[in-house]
Amino acid sequence: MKGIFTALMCAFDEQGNIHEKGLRQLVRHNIDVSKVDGLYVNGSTGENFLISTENKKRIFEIVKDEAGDQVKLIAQVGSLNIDEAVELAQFATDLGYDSLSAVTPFYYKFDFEEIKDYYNTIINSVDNTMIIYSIPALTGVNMSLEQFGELFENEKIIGVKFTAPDFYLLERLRHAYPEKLIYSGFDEMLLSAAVLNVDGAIGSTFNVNGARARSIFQLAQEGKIEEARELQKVTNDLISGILANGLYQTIKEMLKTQGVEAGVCRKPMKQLSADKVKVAQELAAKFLSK
Ligand SMILES: CC(=O)N[C@H](C=O)[C@@H](O)[C@H](O)[C@H](O)CO
Ligand SMILES: CC(=O)C(=O)O
Repeated sequence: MKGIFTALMCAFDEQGNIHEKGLRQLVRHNIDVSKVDGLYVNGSTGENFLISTENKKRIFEIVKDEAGDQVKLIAQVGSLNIDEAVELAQFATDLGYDSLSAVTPFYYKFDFEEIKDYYNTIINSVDNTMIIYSIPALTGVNMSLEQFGELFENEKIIGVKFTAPDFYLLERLRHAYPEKLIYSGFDEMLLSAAVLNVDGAIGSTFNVNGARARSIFQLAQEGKIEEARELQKVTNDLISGILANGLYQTIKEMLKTQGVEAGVCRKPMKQLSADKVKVAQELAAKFLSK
């Protein structure tokens, strides 16, 4: 379960329905072209919080059907509706997903006891493992070293997807829980996290930049920091361009230049203007090989 995991996008058509052919192409592109180690399905990047339970299940099915056992698969099942989270956890487990993940419950200001109960409720309902998805900038949930430790007491909770710029906490976690899996979540900080010996990374930009991300991670593990830094610089020139133009929309437009029918983002996300589509195409021409 170590290495580079793409936070998989989902292709949607103009009506907001799943574009199955495009989703299958996305899976193939990540496996065959970017050669990533795994896919993180129905995360933020998959627009998970914008879609129905039925669509979430359909995406889990299509991705498993297309990927088979070629790469590791993590199913993000977190939801404010805990019954939905449990239902999805069972569904993905039955399909053969290698692990589950759940975002910390957000919007209401849940206290730690409630967060702990949420994780234990989901994971104790299925025969699978769980990776905590911590992304404080979007959820408002900041957990301490001790609180991560309390969650990790459940042996089925095997790791965390750490999407935060707090390298002090990351180092403390790495040191305190050497046996747990820690995945870096901010692609623009991949090298810095790799230097702290994380086990892998899960990111949205790997949909287009997976090969470079793999190299950064591998070079860092080999101690070739100078080379890794050069690649992180190129990567961050790309990511700066993507973030300035609209994160998920721009990645989808870039994928289209690679022959992947990535579709559009679902409302309330907006569609790119013609000018921005052009910017995305220019980024692809500059940073992606044909
Ligand atoms: C909210 C979101 O998409 N986060 C991703 C992973 O956690 C990242 O891969 C970022 O998209 C990426 O690092 C760009 O900031
Ligand atoms: C990692 C990320 O972007 C996701 O949750 O999909």
